[in-house]
Amino acid sequence: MPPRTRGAEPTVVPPGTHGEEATAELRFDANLKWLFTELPFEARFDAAAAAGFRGVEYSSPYEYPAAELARRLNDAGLEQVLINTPAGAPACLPGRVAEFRAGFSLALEYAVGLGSDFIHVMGGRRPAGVSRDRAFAHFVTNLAWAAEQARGTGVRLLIEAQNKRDSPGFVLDGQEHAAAVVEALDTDHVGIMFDVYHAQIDEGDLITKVTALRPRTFHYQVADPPSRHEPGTGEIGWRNLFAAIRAGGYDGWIGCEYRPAGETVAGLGWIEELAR
Ligand SMILES: O=C(O)[C@@H](O)C(=O)CO
Ligand SMILES: [Mg+2]
Repeated sequence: MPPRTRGAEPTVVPPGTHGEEATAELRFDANLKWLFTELPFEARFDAAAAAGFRGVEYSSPYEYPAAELARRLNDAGLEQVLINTPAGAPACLPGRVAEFRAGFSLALEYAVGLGSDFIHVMGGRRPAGVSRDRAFAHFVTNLAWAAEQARGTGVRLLIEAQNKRDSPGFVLDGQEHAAAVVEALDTDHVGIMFDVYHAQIDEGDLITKVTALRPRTFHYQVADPPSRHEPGTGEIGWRNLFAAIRAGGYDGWIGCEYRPAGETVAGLGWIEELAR
């Protein structure tokens, strides 16, 4: 992100925060699948660091040896925040348990090798002919197995609800549904990835949800609907939303998972403008 000159603190205290002190500085990481696409993937690490980011996330590290990615992270002085489980075998697919397990084991190997904070265990879309309940039951069973594998590794797991317009038939129905799954698992290393873009499209009521689900939220991702460009290009009231996240004392990362409207670095001004 651009140099951290502190801007004015937000003056609006959102409803539901009861005036708790909003002191935490929000930390943004660059999603290298979405940002810096002007450059080949290998060059995005240095570009992100040069733009001021200290952390990165990307869905798929699997095209590269973990040692090579670890070297790039280290050379650029970046932390790995998040990787996804391999796209081919999401957790909700009946009859693909062996594939899910192999994919998760590979993800865990990479996450440990990269020092990644999180693995996003992708829920996926229910295939035609598979009922909601069946897909959901598979998702929960696979996730519980994955949580057992991750225990003691220091890698935490995330689940994400995706909007039904972009991802029809997605196995999770929204943020509260994701929270209920996390609660039922009753473990401290599985949490919500609250993707603000998806939540706004299907649900709205963002400040209330961010505030209520704060204890179960390990990570946020941001993009502005309808275009999925930078915050400030669409319909969300970002100053108040960021103030609500800050007011809850959140000290984790916020992933920039958006498609830049123009050149990536030229579009980063929203951080100072809306989040400081
Ligand atoms: O929101 C998204 O699209 C991502 O976070 C993702 O992981 C894609 O499955
Ligand atoms: Mg997301």
